[in-house]
Amino acid sequence: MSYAVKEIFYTLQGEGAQAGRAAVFCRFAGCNLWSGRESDRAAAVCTFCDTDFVGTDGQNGGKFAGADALADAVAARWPGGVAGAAGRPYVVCTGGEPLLQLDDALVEAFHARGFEVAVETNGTQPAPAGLDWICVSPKADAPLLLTAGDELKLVYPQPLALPERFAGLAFDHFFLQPMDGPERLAHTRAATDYCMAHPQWRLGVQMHKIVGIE
Ligand SMILES: C[S@@+](CC[C@H](N)C(=O)[O-])C[C@H]1O[C@@H](n2cnc3c(N)ncnc32)[C@H](O)[C@@H]1O
Ligand SMILES: Nc1nc2[nH]cc(C(=O)O)c2c(=O)[nH]1
Ligand code: SF4
Ligand SMILES: [Mg+2]
Repeated sequence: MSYAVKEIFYTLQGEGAQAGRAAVFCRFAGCNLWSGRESDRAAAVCTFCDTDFVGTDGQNGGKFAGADALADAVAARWPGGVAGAAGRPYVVCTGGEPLLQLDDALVEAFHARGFEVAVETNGTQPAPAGLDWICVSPKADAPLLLTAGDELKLVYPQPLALPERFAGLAFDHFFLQPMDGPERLAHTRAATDYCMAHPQWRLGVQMHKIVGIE
């Protein structure tokens, strides 16, 4: 299997329960809920995306012929290399929608290099076995297939995806992440109020945007 990757970069996880942890991000190209073209945004299933996932032209991006080639490119971003690393190497597979491409062979290739493997997904696709961390971020107009995982991270507000709809699912952590855009401050206030009224939920701000990293 070959893989189309927009970009690979080393940063800190900025979101959710693992926020602050060093990680290599592997951003796969393409998504099933939006073409990525601005002209299509208003008519897309997911309309609020903050990410460019089109093509393979980002930093360290490209088309990778197989799992070993991609896992090597990811391992090359870990500072000092993955062999004997202090601090468990961590790869976050995102996109676009990573579960359109991430398969058993790639999870195995990451594990063989010592990585813990995380995924950021919209939850509409089945996940390969063996993932170490599954973050599902449901979208109002998309069918939710993945109803269990490590964290559920709901972008808030989505009037047709109220938190109540997801509160009973089998996740260990429940986050509301304020929707970024021109109304970010109002969304942050609303998410704060919701979490204070419903303590099952935690507020998750996008830390990387505050500290100014990727
Ligand atoms: C770009 S998506 C890629 C992974 C996957 N397609 C998904 O939607 O979960 C990564 C994360 O950013 C969140 N996100 C996207 N646009 C956002 C925005 N405008 N404000 C806050 N979070 C956003 C998504 O919900 C998801 O949790
Ligand atoms: N630092 C950082 N943390 C992130 N967590 C989830 C991200 C994503 O785009 O999937 C993201 C991202 O783009 N950057
Ligand atoms: S599902 Fe994820 S990658 Fe796709 S458009 Fe929505 S936020 Fe962006
Ligand atoms: Mg992002």
